[in-house]
Amino acid sequence: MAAQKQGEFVGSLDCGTTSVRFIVFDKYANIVAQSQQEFPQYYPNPGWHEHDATEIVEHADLCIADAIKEMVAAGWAANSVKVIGITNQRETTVAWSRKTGKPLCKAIVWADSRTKHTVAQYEQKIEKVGIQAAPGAWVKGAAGTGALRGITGLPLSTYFSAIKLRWMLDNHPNVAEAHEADDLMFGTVESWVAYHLLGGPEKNIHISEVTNASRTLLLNTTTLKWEPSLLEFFGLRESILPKLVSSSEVYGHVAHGPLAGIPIGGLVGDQQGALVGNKCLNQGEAKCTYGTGAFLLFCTGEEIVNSNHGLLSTVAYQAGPNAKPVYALEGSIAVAGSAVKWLRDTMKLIDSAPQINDLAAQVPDSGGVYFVTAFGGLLAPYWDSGAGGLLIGISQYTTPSHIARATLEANGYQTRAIIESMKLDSGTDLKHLKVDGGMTNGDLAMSVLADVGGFTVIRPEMRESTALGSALLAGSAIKLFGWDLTRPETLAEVNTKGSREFAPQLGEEIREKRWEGWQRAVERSKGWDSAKA
Ligand SMILES: Nc1ncnc2c1ncn2[C@@H]1O[C@H](COP(=O)(O)OP(=O)(O)O)[C@@H](O)[C@H]1O
Ligand SMILES: O=P(O)(O)OC[C@H](O)CO
Repeated sequence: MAAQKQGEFVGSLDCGTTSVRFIVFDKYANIVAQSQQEFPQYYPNPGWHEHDATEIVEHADLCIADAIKEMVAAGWAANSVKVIGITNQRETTVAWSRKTGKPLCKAIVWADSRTKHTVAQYEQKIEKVGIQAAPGAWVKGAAGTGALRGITGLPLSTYFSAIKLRWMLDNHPNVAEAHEADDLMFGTVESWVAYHLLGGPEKNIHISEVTNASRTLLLNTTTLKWEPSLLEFFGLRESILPKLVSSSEVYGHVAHGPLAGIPIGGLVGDQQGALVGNKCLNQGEAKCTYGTGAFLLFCTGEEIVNSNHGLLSTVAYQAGPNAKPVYALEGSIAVAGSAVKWLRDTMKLIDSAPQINDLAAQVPDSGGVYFVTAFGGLLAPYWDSGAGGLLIGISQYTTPSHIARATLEANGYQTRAIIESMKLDSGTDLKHLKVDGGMTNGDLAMSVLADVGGFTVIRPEMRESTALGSALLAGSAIKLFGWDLTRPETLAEVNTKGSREFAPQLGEEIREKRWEGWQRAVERSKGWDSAKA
């Protein structure tokens, strides 16, 4: 056997909603090796979406082993990976036991909407009791909701982790008992995966990274500390919380498998990871990732911009324990690729996700059909947990092709709604949007997005931006290749292979008429499930 070449690479473990992948990058962001594994999704009741947290880490271990095998088969020495980063689906809530290191119940996934009643309960609490905006200063009603937004950047919603954790405590007696006995460890997915890779119950390393923590409703995004008044508000003990860490530092070393002994140097929520991977590091730069859901992040630099138009203020990244945090405005759409998956798995209109593009290409437009994909209510900028999924404008003329097209168009309309809000909040109009994620593999999906949204879509050739973001943060932590996130010029050679642009082709008048149709459809969808709204 020929001698193995010694390489210098960075690995990224991307724990998404539907799959886990491990990618090995070189210094230019060329992919050296990769492996991807889908893992089971559980939908036990309407609106429920769960993961088995153990399956997530099992699939992560498998992906790492497969990718490293591929790298070695390509002639590289096994120790060519110098550091790894982890990026992950955000908000998904895991509760596990300190004693056993095992999950105490299924993880509640970010898109799960079972907690509508918990949200209503805490809305009432803000109304009646109020929230402690500063020591001794209680504010109620709209001022209370405003204070919550001011501290966390978030509204009360089924989307965020504290609400999901509260539901677990109220509905799983074993979780409540562990809470009482100080045996409960709470974490979002990066916290759980890092705990596992860093040695599990033997080492007990319980950390949470700030971009992920900024999605819990428990982090003060200005101080980057857990907020005691919010712990009290949600009835949570401090002992369950992980230690907060930055997005780029050495947290420890991998404890098992082919990467044993390699440092973990980056942790970041996947959407913030994609922002970094797209090198949107300066104020005014934005990207949208179209995976299971779609997430548009607009970098606001070192300033927290509070939204008055339904967007979230979130931590974009913190390039080291002493670095100043960078913030973003975010518009989150719950359903994007998952509607394509629904057409494939449940409605059987297509055999594979890419086929939606072929089916939609058979018609020039949606034939007047609108699909408000409110499978579990609507997130930004509408924030209506009672909105109902709606297909409207159907007639004898409607074919599966029209429905496929309306599904792709729904992305464009929802993206435009977010961009309009961003314009109002930041005063910046986005004429170009960098995109990535599974849905952006379809060329027609991209043309439809540009036409409906009225902006130019820029799609990079190498669009594993989420994984690349965590790789950049990990590399930066040990200054691999001279990378340093605080000096963006050190990343100039990364992912420069080019991109494809999709400019809008549709006339302005038709676009505006259809936009008006979308807005009417959304109005009909809102508040549908009024009992739960
Ligand atoms: N060619 C395609 N056209 C449209 N949608 C696609 C295509 N390929 C994959 N998808 C959709 O993209 C989603 C997967 O994207 P991905 O970025 O891997 O998601 P996640 O990170 O949320 O798990 C799936 O929901 C799938 O339906
Ligand atoms: O797994 P994705 O790519 O759909 O991303 C999920 C988001 O992080 C949820 O907020």
